[in-house]
Amino acid sequence: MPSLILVRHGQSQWNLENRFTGWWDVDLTEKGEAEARAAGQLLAEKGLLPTVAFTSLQTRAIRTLHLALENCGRVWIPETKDWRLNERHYGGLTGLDKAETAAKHGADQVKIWRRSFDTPPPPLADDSEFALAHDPRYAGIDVPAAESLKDTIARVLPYYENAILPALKAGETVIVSAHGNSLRALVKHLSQISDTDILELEIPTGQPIVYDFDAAFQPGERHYLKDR
Ligand SMILES: O=C(O)[C@@H](CO)OP(=O)(O)O
Repeated sequence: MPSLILVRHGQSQWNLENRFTGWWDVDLTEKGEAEARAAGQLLAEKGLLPTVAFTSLQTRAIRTLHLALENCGRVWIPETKDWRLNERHYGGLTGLDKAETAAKHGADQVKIWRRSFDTPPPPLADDSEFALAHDPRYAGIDVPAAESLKDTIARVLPYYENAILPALKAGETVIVSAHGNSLRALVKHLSQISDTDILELEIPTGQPIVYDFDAAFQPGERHYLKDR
């Protein structure tokens, strides 16, 4: 039966610095690279070898995918990159220090911005140093000014239905290397988590999550590959 493997990228430079990241393109730290390699080694150890891969347009997820695939002998599988798997856009919070922002606006407000279902962060100004409208990778794409989790779901889910699910239906072992909130969007759907409960869901870096699908292509319980 087909399996879906979800991996959040390893620690990024701004995870380490505790800064709001979103669509800003930061690389992995050395620890993040090690986490990605370990994810690949775990796939090899458990004999769960991906046959097709999907990732975002962001370096940290792409490099996590590549390091993981190198470490399970699968660099050769087909891979598709799509902006719909990008991290949720952090709007005007992009680049700010999370602790300083909590000190300024209160921890409760920051939790709402970080984890609520439908409250987007404040929008990013067009002239911000973090604006991406002219980044060639987003040519032809309407880059959002900010996204809530609900907005993120609105682009992740159709991509899942139109690109990822067909691969699962074709019997592939699919790996998706993406981000904390684009994966929260997917897990919310696959594990049928309510709009309220999703507030508490955290996805750890570099830790493969697996869904095995049944004959009707319904996902089973999600589990961490390390626990299997
Ligand atoms: O900064 C971000 O883009 C995300 C993921 O690292 O952070 P958060 O945990 O606030 O969703």
